[in-house]
Amino acid sequence: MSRSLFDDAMQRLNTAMPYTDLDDEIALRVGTPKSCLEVSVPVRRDDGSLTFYRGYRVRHDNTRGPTKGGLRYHPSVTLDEVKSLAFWMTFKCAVVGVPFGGAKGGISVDAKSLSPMELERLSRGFIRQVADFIGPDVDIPAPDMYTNERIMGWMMDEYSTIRRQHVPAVITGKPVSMGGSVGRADATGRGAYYCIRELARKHDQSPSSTRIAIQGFGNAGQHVARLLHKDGYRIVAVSDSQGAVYHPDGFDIPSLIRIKEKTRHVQTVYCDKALCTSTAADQLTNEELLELDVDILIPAALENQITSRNAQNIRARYIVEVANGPITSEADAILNSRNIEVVPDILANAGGVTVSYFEWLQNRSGSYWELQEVHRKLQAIMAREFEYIYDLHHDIKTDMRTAAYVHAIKRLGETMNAKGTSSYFSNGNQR
Ligand SMILES: NC(=O)C1=CN([C@@H]2O[C@H](COP(=O)(O)OP(=O)(O)OC[C@H]3O[C@@H](n4cnc5c(N)ncnc54)[C@H](O)[C@@H]3O)[C@@H](O)[C@H]2O)C=CC1
Ligand SMILES: O=C(O)CCC(=O)C(=O)O
Repeated sequence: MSRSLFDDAMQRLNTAMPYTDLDDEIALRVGTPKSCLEVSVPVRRDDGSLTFYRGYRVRHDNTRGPTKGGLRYHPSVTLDEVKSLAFWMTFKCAVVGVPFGGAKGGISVDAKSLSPMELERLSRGFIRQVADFIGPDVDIPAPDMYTNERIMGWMMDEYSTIRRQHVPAVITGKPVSMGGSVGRADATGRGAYYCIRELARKHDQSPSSTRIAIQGFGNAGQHVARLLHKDGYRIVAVSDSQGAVYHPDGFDIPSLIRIKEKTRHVQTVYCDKALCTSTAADQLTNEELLELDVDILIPAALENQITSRNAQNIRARYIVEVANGPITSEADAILNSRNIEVVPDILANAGGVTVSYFEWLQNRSGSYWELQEVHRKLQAIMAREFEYIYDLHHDIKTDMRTAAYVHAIKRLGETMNAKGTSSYFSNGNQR
């Protein structure tokens, strides 16, 4: 029987534990989510019929603060997936040192099949079902795959209606006009971009000689592509759920983003010579994109894209995980043995939750920041944590993912020790 996504996520923590002096009980503590809510959301369709959608919210761990994490709308959303995403949030928040625990939510739905009115009814209906489970000091949702600032705005508005008061800090990633933070929209891609700049510096990799392939051209994928392209990196392949396009000279990313917005598919670029520096692009499958001969591969879509089936065929020198969980633990072992360096999701995509924290702070204080301040603070956090994890992985002679988990679990353990709630004391097995 194949291992669940959650078990696979736990494997990463179990690998990291021996590199700490923490009691093994800590791994047991975070081996089970604090609480899981499963709801059924009735939605009146535009044609008058009624459809029920299954939704979830999982609060994984609140040791370091209120739980935090996005909401995903996708047909493949399951409790196991949401539990895993919530687990990763706990470690991600600890990696960047923001005072939150981890949570995640989702609805099993093909968002593209709903009209805007149906989407609004679903989003408001979901909040009515989970209102007692969330709150600005308890659990704070945000956007993830196939959700966006408009949906976050509806949700904050619904929650405020239920509570009979204005509660902007209950949701982050809202429109700026509703208390959202400037700079949240591109924060995930920007955080990854700062990591890539650090990585390139470590390896003396110049932008113009660096070829990059990006799987997934949504919020996160588009922004990281835009920022890298602006610096002169060559984005030679991108994809969405319909397939990939490849051009050895690299794409003009602003034009590609316009095409994607207009036609909804990157493969429309196939015959459009104006978008490439010379000839038209090649069409590829998503699987082929992953195996391209590039310097940096950026998975920015779904989990489990690089597995024991294709890890042997990956030709990139570096992988920067903008998606959550795109590499399985079995594939990790293969990539490590082939010296392919992976910047792990809990570091690489932490820019989103970091700016969500900034948004929450602004909502709580009622004082709003300039864009430059958001960028400066995000850059400082991403560069600091990248540097720490990079040095740690050399010091303890392991991969960057394990080093990131060691860093995060130490921060969690420190808080547990400070609370004195149980036996989070050193057992002396420092390595
Ligand atoms: N939005 C955020 O702030 C954050 C997002 N992430 C992660 O980044 C990843 C992408 O999220 P977003 O960009 O926000 O979602 P999005 O909904 O804006 O975009 C998703 C993109 O992935 C593509 N896609 C879907 N299925 C695919 C497949 N099978 N193969 C290739 N492409 C496929 C879609 O066509 C779309 O271009 C997810 O793993 C998410 O959890 C992580 C941290 C924060
Ligand atoms: O912005 C947030 O609070 C969470 C973003 C998220 O869901 C993630 O980092 O995977």
